[in-house]
Amino acid sequence: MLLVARKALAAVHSKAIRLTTREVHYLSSILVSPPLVSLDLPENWIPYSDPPPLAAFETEQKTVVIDGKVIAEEIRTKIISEVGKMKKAVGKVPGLAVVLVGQQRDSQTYVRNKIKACEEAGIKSVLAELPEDCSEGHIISVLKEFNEDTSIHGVLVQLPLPQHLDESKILNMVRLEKDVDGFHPLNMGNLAMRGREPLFVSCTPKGCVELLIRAGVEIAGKNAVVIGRSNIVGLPMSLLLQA
Ligand SMILES: Nc1nc2c(c(=O)[nH]1)N[C@@H](CN(C=O)c1ccc(C(=O)N[C@@H](CCC(=O)O)C(=O)O)cc1)CN2
Repeated sequence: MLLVARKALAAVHSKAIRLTTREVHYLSSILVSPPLVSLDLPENWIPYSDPPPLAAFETEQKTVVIDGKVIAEEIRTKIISEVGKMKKAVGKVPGLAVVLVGQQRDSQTYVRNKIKACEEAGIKSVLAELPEDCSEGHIISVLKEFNEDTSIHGVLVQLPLPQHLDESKILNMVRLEKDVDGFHPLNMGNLAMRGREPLFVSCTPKGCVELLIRAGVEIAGKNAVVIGRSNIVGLPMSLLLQA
């Protein structure tokens, strides 16, 4: 992700901004990229405050390497605290279900990291590991269960899927309100349309925008080059940069 962010940063800004530690801390205390609509959180649950004004950081222009690890740590700390507050306030924690089909090493690693991140944040996670040769019907029945489970708020199907499976058909089965990857056509479509807001946006491009904003990069009005046009990164990245 750091590499993608670096590429994006280099592309949108020939010179970037060096922030003081105080400014970085100020920017990092909250999630600053555009908010996503909350789902079934009670009215008294206010996860984040207003984003900080960026104008204050636009004067000094120098090249800077964004430290994604530091920012990620700060966001994780904030999430741990928010989940803790939620548990105390309403006795519930968010729940994520992950569907992993087959034995691809990379996918196993990504999924393991997602589950570990959930554990560290106090988020419930459930992993459905299905065999490489499983049928579409089997995956769909697992997804239907997760769609109905009220303790599960987010469902993701780790990609790529084995070739014999129809990826679009399977991704369409994830309930819109639980589509944390933002791969459902309605979430993608709403991202592409002016004046509409998707419930979720694919995490890698969303993370890149978060890093850019936290680094004080004013995205509006800049020219950007996005290399690649995958549904997971390139396409949503280009749409987010136009927003
Ligand atoms: N259901 C999903 N499947 C897949 C996704 C996804 O977002 N949802 N993305 C990839 C796999 N993946 C996460 O699951 C993932 C892979 C790589 C990166 C990334 O940022 N890579 C950086 C390098 C990061 C580093 O090593 O420091 C890069 O390529 O520059 C993010 C997410 C496919 N499947």
